[in-house]
Amino acid sequence: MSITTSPRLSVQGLAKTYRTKSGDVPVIADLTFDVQAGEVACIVGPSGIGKTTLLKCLTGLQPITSGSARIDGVEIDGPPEEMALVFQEYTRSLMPWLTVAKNVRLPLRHLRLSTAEREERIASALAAVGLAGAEAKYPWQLSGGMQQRVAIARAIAYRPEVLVMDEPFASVDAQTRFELEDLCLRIREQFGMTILLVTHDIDEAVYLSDRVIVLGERPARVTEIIEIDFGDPRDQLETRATAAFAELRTRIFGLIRKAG
Ligand SMILES: Nc1ncnc2c1ncn2[C@@H]1O[C@H](COP(=O)(O)OP(=O)(O)OP(=O)(O)O)[C@@H](O)[C@H]1O
Repeated sequence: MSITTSPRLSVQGLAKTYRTKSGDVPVIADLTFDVQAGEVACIVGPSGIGKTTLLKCLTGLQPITSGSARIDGVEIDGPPEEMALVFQEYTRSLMPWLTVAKNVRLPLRHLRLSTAEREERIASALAAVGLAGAEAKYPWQLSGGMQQRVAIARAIAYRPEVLVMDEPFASVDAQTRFELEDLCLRIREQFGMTILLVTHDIDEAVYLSDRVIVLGERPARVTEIIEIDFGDPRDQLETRATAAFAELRTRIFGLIRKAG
C-alpha cells in the first residue's frame, strides 16, 4: 500500500495584482510549488520580483488575486493560525517597552494555555534560541543578533506549523548570520517546523534549503525549483566548501542573473 502525504503548503497558480489609484500593478503572474512538512524552502529572485508580496499573500496580509494557497489542504483566506512570521526589521517587530519574556508571551495571549504551559513555552523557546536567563531584559539592552533571536523565540513559542521568514538575517553581521542560520536548522529539528524563508543571499539559500524556489520574469513566475540534498547536520565550513555547494550556487546565481 502506498501512502501519499499532502504537502504542508501548496501554492497553485497564485497570481497577485495590486489595485492602485494609478492603475493595476501585476506583480505575480503564476506561481505553483509545494513545501513538504518539515522542509526548509527558500524563495530567491531578483530585487523587486515579488518575494515579499508572495509572503504577504501566504500570511493573509494581502488577498490573492487568483489561484490558491493551502496549508494542509485548507485554503488561506486570512492570517492562518498555523503560521508565524519573522521580519528582517527586529527593531520594529519587538515592543521596546516590554521585557524579553513579555515580548515572547504576546502572541500566546490568543491561545488557550494554562499559565504553566505558557511559561514553559516561553522558557523552552528562549532556551532554544540561546537566551535562557534574558527574560527580564529589554530589547534595547540586547545586540541586534540577540533581538532577532527574541523575535524567533516569539515565533516558535507560538508553535506554528509553518514559520515564515522575510530576509530574517539581512540586518546582522556575517558571524551572527551563520549562527542564526544554524539556529534555524536546529529549530526545524527540535520543533519539526516547516520553514519558508525569503533571502537575497544565494549561499544562505543553498546552505539552509531542502528546496530553493527561484522566481523570475515580471510579473513573476517560478523559473526553477531546485532540490538540495546535503542531509543533516550541515556545517558552515565543510558544507560550503563542497563542490556540490559551489555548483548549486553558480547555477542559482545564473538563473537569477538571467531573470533580473
Ligand atoms: N502595496 C503595493 N501597491 C502597489 N505596488 C506594490 C505594493 N507593494 C509592493 N508593490 C510593488 O510590487 C513589486 C514587488 O515588490 P516586493 O517587495 O514584493 O518585491 P521583492 O522581491 O520582495 O523585493 P526586494 O527583493 O527588493 O525585497 C514592486 O514593484 C513593488 O513596487
